[in-house]
Amino acid sequence: MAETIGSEMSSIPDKSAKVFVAGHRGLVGSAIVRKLHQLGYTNLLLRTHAELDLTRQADVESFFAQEKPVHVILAAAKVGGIHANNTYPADFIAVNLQIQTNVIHSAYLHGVKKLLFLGSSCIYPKFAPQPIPESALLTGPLEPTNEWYAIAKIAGIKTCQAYRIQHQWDAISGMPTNLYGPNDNFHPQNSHVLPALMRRFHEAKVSGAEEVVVWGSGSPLREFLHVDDLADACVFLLERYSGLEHVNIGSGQEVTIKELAELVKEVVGFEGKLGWDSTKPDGTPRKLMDSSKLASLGWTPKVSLRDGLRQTYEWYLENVCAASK
Ligand SMILES: NC(=O)C1=CN([C@@H]2O[C@H](COP(=O)(O)OP(=O)(O)OC[C@H]3O[C@@H](n4cnc5c(N)ncnc54)[C@H](OP(=O)(O)O)[C@@H]3O)[C@@H](O)[C@H]2O)C=CC1
Ligand SMILES: C[C@H]1O[C@H](OP(=O)(O)OP(=O)(O)OC[C@H]2O[C@@H](n3cnc4c(=O)[nH]c(N)nc43)[C@H](O)[C@@H]2O)[C@@H](O)[C@@H](O)C1=O
Repeated sequence: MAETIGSEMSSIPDKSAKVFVAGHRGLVGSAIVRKLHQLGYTNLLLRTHAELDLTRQADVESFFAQEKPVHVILAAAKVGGIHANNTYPADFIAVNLQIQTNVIHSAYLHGVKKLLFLGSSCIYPKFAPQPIPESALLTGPLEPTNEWYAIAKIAGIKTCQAYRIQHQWDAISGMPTNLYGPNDNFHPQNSHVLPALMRRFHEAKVSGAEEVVVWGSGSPLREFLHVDDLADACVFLLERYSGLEHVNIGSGQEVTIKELAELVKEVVGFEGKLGWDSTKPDGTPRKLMDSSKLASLGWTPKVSLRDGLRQTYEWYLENVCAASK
C-alpha cells in the first residue's frame, strides 16, 4: 500500500464541498471549524450531540444518506484526563468504539471521499522509545490508566487501514499529543491537567488560598500542543496526506508536570505554594512523540507553550469565568 502525499486518493478539497466536522463544539472540533472558515471553506455540516447521537447506528446512517458529506473530520469522542479514563473504562472503550465504527462505516457506505480519524498519543506502549515513532504502535503493553481508551483509538486506526486496504477508500488517521486551548473542558476532576490547573490556580488566586494541590509526583513529562496548531495540522493532512500509516501530531515541546504547574501558576498570577497529592496516579512517565514524518511533509507548529497558556487564560477569563457570574 503506497504511502504518498498527492496519490490518486488524495486531492486538495474543493472549498465549497460539504465537510462534516463531528464534535464541532469540543476543544478540537471548534478549532477545526475556525481553521476551515479561515481557509475559506464555505459548506460545513455540523450537528450537536443532542441533534445527532453518533453512538446510534441507524441515526448515523440516515444522516449520511440524507446529507452526503464529501469529507469527514471525526473529532467527536468520549474524552477526559487521567482520572476520568481510570474511573469510567466502560464508557471510554464502548462509546469511542461505537462512534468511530458508526461514522467510518456510514461515511464509506454513503460515498464520502476522505475521512480523517483522530486518535491520541496514548495509543503507544507505556515504555515506548522516546521520541515515539509511528512504528512503535502495538510493540508493548499500554499505560493501565488509559488502556480502554487507547484500545478504542487503536481500533480506529486499524478500521481506517482495513477500509483503505479492502475498499481503496481514503481514510487517514492523525495522532495528536496532549492538547489545550479555547473550549477545553475545565472540570475539576475529569479534565486534562492543563485546564484543571488553570482553574485551580485561578480559584485559589480569587479566594486567597495559600496552597494549590497538584496530582502525582510532578515528574511525568508531557508534550503540549495548542489546539489551533492541531487544527492547522488536521486540515493540512486532509488536504495533502493520503497514506496507510497514522501520522503523529506534536509540538516537540516537553515539560514536567512540575514545570507546567509553575508556568500555569505564573500565567494566572497565583502567589501561594504548590502541594503534591501522591495518592493520585502519574500515568505514563513520558510520551514525547516523534513528529518528523509530519515535518517532512512540510508542517510545523507555531504557538509556544507560554503564549498558548496566556491566550487560553484570557479565553478562560472571558468565557468561563464571565459566563458563571
Ligand atoms: N484533548 C486532548 O488533549 C486530546 C484529544 N484528542 C482527540 O481529539 C478528539 C477531540 O477531543 P476533544 O475536542 O478534546 O474532546 P471534547 O470533549 O472537547 O469534544 C468532544 C466532542 O464530541 C462530542 N460527542 C461526544 N460524544 C458524542 C456522541 N455520542 N454523539 C455526538 N457527539 C458526541 C461532544 O459533544 P458533547 O460535549 O455535547 O457531548 C464534543 O463536542 C478526540 O478524538 C480525542 O481523542 C487526542 C489527543 C489529545
Ligand atoms: C491526552 C491524554 O490524556 C490522558 O493522559 P495523561 O496525559 O496522563 O492526562 P492528564 O492530562 O489527565 O494528566 C497528565 C499528568 O498530569 C498530572 N496531573 C497533576 N494535576 C492534575 C490535575 O489536576 N488533573 C489532571 N487531569 N492531571 C493532573 C497527572 O497525574 C498526570 O501525571 C489520557 O488518559 C488520555 O485521555 C490521553 O490521550
